[in-house]
Amino acid sequence: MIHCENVTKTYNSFQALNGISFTIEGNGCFGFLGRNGAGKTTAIRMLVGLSEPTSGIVKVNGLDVKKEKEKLAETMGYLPQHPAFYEYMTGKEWMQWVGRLFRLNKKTIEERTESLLRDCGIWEARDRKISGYSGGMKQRLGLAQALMNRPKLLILDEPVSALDPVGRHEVLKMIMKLKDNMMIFMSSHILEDVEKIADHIIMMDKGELVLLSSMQELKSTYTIPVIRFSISEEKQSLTKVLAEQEWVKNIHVNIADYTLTVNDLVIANAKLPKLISQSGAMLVTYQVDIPSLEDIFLRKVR
Ligand SMILES: Nc1ncnc2c1ncn2[C@@H]1O[C@H](COP(=O)(O)OP(=O)(O)OP(=O)(O)O)[C@@H](O)[C@H]1O
Repeated sequence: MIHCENVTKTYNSFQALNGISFTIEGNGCFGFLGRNGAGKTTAIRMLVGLSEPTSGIVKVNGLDVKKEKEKLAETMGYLPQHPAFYEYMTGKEWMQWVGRLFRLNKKTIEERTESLLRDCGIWEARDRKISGYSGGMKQRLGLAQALMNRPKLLILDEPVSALDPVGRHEVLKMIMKLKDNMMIFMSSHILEDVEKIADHIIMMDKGELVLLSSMQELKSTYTIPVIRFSISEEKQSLTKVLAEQEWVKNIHVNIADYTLTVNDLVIANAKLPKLISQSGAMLVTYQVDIPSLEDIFLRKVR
């Protein structure tokens, strides 16, 4: 669906993308992450045909974004970071206008307008001018518009950052439903949300691709659980016993404070308290840390 080969983008003398290569396919949600200025919007603008690579190849759904720009829109939906509308139109008029741009027939336009505006929570406000919509409503209208042509690929640039918690929850729920039938390529700074809905992660830093991984792989590679506990007094016998356990990957002891990296949290939680009590030590604190997507992100871009 998306194929980038050695893609660079230079603005005057500044290199915003520095030779990016990746290929992704299949349905599901791809979380596109990176710090401010990492190059996400630059890459997204290229994928949707709004900008051209300085060098390299970008193909979307088999179409070269440089040579086959017009055809791109047929299979793709795009919600920009700051969607713009003809604000004198009502939400319904806007959707109908978008439908006509896609040359859909009148009946299809009517049906899709109603179902999309309902799904996006705009139906009640369909006859109000867009100029009177809140930021969140405009974002949801932008999402409805991006779905008008039933795309195979939906590109969302920061779709939830302008929304309040309720709006965010609703849009995320929609994305969850949609991702079974299309590829969703979504940039976001809200890593907690991405962690909930993404099946794959693509991470950029300083114009370069630093990670492309399925969420599952990412979790098994990076989210190694750590148990921190402290006991009332130092017990060398406990340290020795723990070092012999096959579920303990790594052990760090600072007098009576222990940090264990474990390869099976369930077994560790079942066995560790017993071993501590058998050693005669008294447990003072016990805490399990599982690195979040945010921890992994910070580790990767620092
Ligand atoms: N038209 C432009 N002219 C000059 N420099 C640009 C232009 N567009 C982007 N840049 C620069 O390219 C770099 C990448 O910008 P881009 O907007 O792609 O980052 P981003 O990852 O989307 O950031 P953010 O998360 O803040 O939206 C930044 O340093 C930016 O200043």
